[in-house]
Amino acid sequence: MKIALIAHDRKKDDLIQFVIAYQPILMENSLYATGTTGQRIIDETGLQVHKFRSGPLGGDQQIGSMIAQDDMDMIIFFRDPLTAQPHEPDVTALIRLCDVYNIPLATNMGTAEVLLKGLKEGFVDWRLIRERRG
Ligand SMILES: O=C(CO)COP(=O)(O)O
Repeated sequence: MKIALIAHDRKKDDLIQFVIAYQPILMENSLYATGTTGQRIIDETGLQVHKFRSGPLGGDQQIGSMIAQDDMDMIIFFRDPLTAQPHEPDVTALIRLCDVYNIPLATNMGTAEVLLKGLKEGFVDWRLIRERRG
């Protein structure tokens, strides 16, 4: 499965803790991230992560592009709901595309735990067996 990990600045510490806690599940999958988030995951966990551009420089849109190509299976995006983001339209667009393509999306740690436990139990296996859209 392809999983994207994204966190706004004030949520990055939480995401790192989350990634450490769920490393056994995450390491069995292909990980993608926006630039700064990805670098922190690499530095602090040693996991392999494909890094896109930083979020404000287009990283959210690059991940959105993968969703639109049916090439991304899950998004874990620890949003900061209390801080205005210069690239808020990109954030909204990414979340919207998850809804367009029915991609499992967690925007906080509580939901992210449920998603990864569900992934381990096979609840997301439909992503592997579905017909690829052209
Ligand atoms: O801004 C972000 C998501 O909207 C995250 O980007 P960075 O991981 O580059 O900080």
